[in-house]
Amino acid sequence: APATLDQFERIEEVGHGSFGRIVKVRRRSDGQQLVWKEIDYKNMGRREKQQLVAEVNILRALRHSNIVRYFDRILDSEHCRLYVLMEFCEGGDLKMFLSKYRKERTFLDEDLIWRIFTQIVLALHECHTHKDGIILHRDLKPGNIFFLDPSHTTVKLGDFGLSRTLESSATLAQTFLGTPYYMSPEQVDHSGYNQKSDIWSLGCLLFEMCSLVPPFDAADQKQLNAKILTAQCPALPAAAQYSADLHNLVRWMLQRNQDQRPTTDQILRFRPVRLVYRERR
Ligand SMILES: CNC(=O)c1c(C)[nH]c(/C=C2\C(=O)Nc3ccc(Cl)cc32)c1C
Repeated sequence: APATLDQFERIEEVGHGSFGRIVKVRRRSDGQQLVWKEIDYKNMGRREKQQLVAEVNILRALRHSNIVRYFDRILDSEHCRLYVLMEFCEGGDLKMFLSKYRKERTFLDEDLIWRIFTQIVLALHECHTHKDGIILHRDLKPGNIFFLDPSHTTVKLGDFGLSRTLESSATLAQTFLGTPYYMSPEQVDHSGYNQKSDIWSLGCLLFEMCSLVPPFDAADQKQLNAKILTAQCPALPAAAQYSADLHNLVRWMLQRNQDQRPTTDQILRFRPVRLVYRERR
């Protein structure tokens, strides 16, 4: 039977993305902790509502240990709200995790970087090679990567595609609220988004895990776009003494020409990733 709102008790809001609030809830029947995402579709057009349903169905179809589990959805048509029930990730998001290191001025150990990065690649590989057709993430960033546990061992890719659904004016406005540091060159010059755009964002993510700042930064959108289109990929911090492998993989993913960027499959075969990945089997 479909879930209903009264089966859950709200505990607290844990996050707030461009799509809506993430609230920690407790299932009354067994005390299980979950989250739901509240999506207010009051201002959505018919096409966007159809796309939202399609995206939630994509979420339902994805089952992978490194993608946040979708459990159920609750439609409150009276208040035009959709609640998407998902797995509770007690360790919070990677954005908070990296900001702690930045504040303490310490770099992440290289093997921790490989362990986190490998899980994200495995999750993205599942999307890019999904049996029902390619699923693009479209919103890879530290704020959309979550730790299942407070020991930061297991990493989960947050939901995705919804940002594409909510390409209404609200979301676009929201998107321009947060600076899209990870936008690929092809997005900047409007030549379309594809898997290789996700790989660019993955490169920005790996760079930021190493340097604790994004590879391209600027005072405003225009200057950021110009940098993304022209600048070389900056070097990783020498003080961190990261390996040549790490430098090479970041440079490979941040190739301006998307044909020269690796696929998830090529990244999974990259030696240090393979070693972590083999160990995890
Ligand atoms: C301060 N907030 C947190 O520590 C936090 C915690 C404990 N959980 C979360 C977020 C999620 C969480 O716990 N499960 C999720 C499933 C999907 C999405 Cl998009 C987000 C989450 C956050 C942001």
